[in-house]
Amino acid sequence: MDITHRKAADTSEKGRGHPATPVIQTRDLRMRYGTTDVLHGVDLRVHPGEVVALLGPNGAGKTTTIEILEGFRRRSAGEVEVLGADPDHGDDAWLARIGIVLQSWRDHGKWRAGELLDHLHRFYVPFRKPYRADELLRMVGLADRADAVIGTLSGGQRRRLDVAIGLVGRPELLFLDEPTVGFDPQARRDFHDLIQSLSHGQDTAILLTTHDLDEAERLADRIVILAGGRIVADGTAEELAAQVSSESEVRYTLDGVPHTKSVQDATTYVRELFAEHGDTVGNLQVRAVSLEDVYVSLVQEYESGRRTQPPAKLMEVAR
Ligand SMILES: Nc1ncnc2c1ncn2[C@@H]1O[C@H](COP(=O)(O)OP(=O)(O)OP(=O)(O)O)[C@@H](O)[C@H]1O
Repeated sequence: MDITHRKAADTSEKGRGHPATPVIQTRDLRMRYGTTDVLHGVDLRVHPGEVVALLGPNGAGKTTTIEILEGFRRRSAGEVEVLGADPDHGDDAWLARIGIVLQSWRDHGKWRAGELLDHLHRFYVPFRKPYRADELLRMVGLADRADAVIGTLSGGQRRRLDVAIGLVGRPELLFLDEPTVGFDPQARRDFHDLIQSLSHGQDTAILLTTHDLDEAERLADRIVILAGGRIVADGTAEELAAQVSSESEVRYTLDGVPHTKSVQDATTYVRELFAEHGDTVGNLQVRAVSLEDVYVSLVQEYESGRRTQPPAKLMEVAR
């Protein structure tokens, strides 16, 4: 995974300096279960059309954060605004503007896939122009499964149906909690295309959690890393990489003998390498620091106590 292969630069207007009102805004969000604090003051902003990936180790507080934003869970303290309202007091009209794809499957096992989507369609009609069941099933690659009893769908097909359920009301804001768990590679690719069309074509803001760093890198305009209930990094993948290392790794052979070199400027190094050694250079590979390298490094910094919050520059943006 090479962070030089990123989303197109047209996403740069989203997020930073975005003039529009954020669709999600939290300030000093805190959560305590019993006597255990799991969120320690989370400041998060998401803007219209922005895709933000919330990453972090197991138990970091990602699902808790998302559930608070969805209005499923009451926070212990702090300010939260989602689509202009406090999620604790969101009404049906507010809820209809939000799409939710939960981590756990909600059991409608005896329903048929198309029937369930038709049923949900009716909830949205007073508020929005929802997708029809057939449109949704086509979007998630289940066009031929409309009459299938949900209990008979495979795990990956159920997950696709979960995604369809989240999209029924053409949401302005979509929450995706580990959306592609169980997807086969083609389904994953189709899903990524779908998310990109929602974000670019319809200005849907998306907050997703995932443990798939390749997915985060491919889809997200901005990456937020949560560790131990705190945001420890917030920025584009390039910005996060720059905090960890500005070096690339160049691998090659000279007369068949392997060499590896870490360099600041790979282009200049490679140019000079060929000028000096010409055709004897073989098997050239240039690898920038990967998001996985960045993630592991930032989380390790946090766990060793060297990092407790994102750099000041990024904190300013969140205010
Ligand atoms: N209902 C609950 N009651 C008590 N503790 C909870 C509850 N839900 C979550 N927790 C605890 O809160 C912490 C954060 O959990 P959360 O599910 O938000 O993490 P996560 O980042 O989504 O993890 P994962 O990557 O494993 O899904 C964990 O320590 C978890 O055990």
